[in-house]
Amino acid sequence: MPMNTTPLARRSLTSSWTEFAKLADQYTGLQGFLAVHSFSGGTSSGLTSLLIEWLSVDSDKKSKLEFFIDPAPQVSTALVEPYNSISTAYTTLEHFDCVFVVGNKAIYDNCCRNLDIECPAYTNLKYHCFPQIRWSFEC
Ligand SMILES: Nc1nc2c(ncn2[C@@H]2O[C@H](COP(=O)(O)OP(=O)(O)OP(=O)(O)O)[C@@H](O)[C@H]2O)c(=O)[nH]1
Repeated sequence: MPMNTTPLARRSLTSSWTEFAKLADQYTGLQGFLAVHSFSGGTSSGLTSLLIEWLSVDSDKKSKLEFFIDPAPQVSTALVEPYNSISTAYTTLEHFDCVFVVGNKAIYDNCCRNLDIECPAYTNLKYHCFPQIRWSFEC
């Protein structure tokens, strides 16, 4: 674990990791892992980076696929999003085998232009991006 994590973060992440590893151990034919997260939120970028580093040490041979939400100014919530994205990019590119980008700007524009939704909310964006992730695995 990185030196700069606080004792509280260390304790709670270690216990989550233990539960996660126990669950993964129960499957005999486990093929790999799928991470769906935002690239730019503090928790979603930092926590994913940390977990994928642990996962690479623990399950190096299993496939690791990533779907990440690329931030867009239209629906961003924090100024630090570009900074978080750059930090996460280094870790995720190193550890994931295959990365799929879900562009918030593209989904937002699609909602405005093609579906006539004046000011798309997260529910509208979710409705358009999660079925695509699911379908890409069902095909
Ligand atoms: N498409 C889509 N994007 C989302 C949704 N929720 C959040 N986002 C985007 O994800 C990015 C980060 O969102 P946050 O909710 O702040 O992520 P977080 O990991 O909880 O961040 P912290 O609160 O800093 O820990 C922003 O660019 C949001 O626009 C969603 O439901 N759908």
